[in-house]
Amino acid sequence: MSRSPSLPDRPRLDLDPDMSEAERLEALRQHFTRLVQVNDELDDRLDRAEARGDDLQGEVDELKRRNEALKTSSLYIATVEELTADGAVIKQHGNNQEVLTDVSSRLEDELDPGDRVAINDSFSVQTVLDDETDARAQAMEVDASPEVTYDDIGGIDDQVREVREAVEAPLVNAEQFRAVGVEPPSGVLLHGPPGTGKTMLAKAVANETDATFIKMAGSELVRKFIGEGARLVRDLFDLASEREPAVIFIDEIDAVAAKRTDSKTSGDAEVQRTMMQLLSEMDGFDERGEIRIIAATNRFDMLDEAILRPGRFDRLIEVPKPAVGGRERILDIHTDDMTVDDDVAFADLAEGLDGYSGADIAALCTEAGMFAIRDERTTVTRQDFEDARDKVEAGDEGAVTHDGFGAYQY
Ligand SMILES: Nc1ncnc2c1ncn2[C@@H]1O[C@H](COP(=O)(O)OP(=O)(O)OP(=O)(O)O)[C@@H](O)[C@H]1O
Repeated sequence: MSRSPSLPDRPRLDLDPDMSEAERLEALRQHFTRLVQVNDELDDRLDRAEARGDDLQGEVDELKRRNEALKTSSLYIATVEELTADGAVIKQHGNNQEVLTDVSSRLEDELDPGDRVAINDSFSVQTVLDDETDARAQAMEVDASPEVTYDDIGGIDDQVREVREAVEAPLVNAEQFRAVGVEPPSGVLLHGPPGTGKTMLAKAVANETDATFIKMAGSELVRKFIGEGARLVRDLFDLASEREPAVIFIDEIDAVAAKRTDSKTSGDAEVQRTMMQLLSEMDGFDERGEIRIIAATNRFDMLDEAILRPGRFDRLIEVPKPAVGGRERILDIHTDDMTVDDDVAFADLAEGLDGYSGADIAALCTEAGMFAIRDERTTVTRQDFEDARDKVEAGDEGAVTHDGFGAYQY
């Protein structure tokens, strides 16, 4: 920036006592003329300074506007790979594009290789993101020792057996599988209506095998920043490696693995990238140690066949709503800690609960208990169960998933 020239010297008036009147008058006139010149020059400078002030204010306004735009526009996620004298080498998540970008002096000291950053359309680093463990913690549920056991699950004994064979046996008898040369299934896909015990099953396997249970909802994987879904998938598998033996449970897998549609929105592309990352993690599964992967969906019909190929989710287990015997068992399980009157016959009750899922039956039992509590009784009666059933069935549609109520058709 050019420096402003120094101010003009203040004109001086030198009057000699020996001057004649005429000479004094002439000196005063010249002084006056210089004063007017200096004044004009200063006026001129003031005008220019004001114009420059206006220019600068314009620049400030423009920067403020751009700043606002940056704050409100979407940002992409990238990881800092290297810091060089020419700037930072960053790799954008999702498309893995590597870019060398300038780093503003504001962020220079904050940035380290490995940091996750948010970048704008011009790849300029806007902010350094929090530690990734935060993102992991938000998106994943990690339970070092879940408490659900196989005995807590009613009405789906065949499915429990199949899951044990496919998931538990390879974890417990890894050596034997290797010795015999049998490849255990890579991934198990549980499919069936909501509330039938799919999550319980995955938790019970983790419990029985002393494995860490790591749950991620498919909807979480697609709701994050662009590029974040694929990253979360990597994090998910990395975390499982750190914690092995581990059971990875991906709920609502249809959110990431739905059939391709014709629409080409960036959201779809993002979901595709997340699915590709998931598939590539599963394809590299052999090198992984004691990690088993279970996914679940209520929308089997929507799944992209790519995820069902051998080596991926190649063991499909349907988890249906319980039949009458199963419903009776689930009633037993969920009233285990309740004091139930002798007049309650679970076999009869179960007959009338056609179409109820395990979750519906659990809700029914709680509701029956609430009727007893409202009446200040300690024993739950047959009438309480009937009232509970009326309430559940008359209650908000959709809350009950049994036939004729929920929108779900399986
Ligand atoms: N087969 C079952 N036996 C006993 N309880 C069950 C059974 N199925 C569901 N429940 C009850 O319903 C609750 C929800 O079940 P769970 O989360 O396992 O269902 P889900 O099939 O994973 O459902 P969603 O598809 O909605 O995720 C359980 O915590 C349990 O109380």
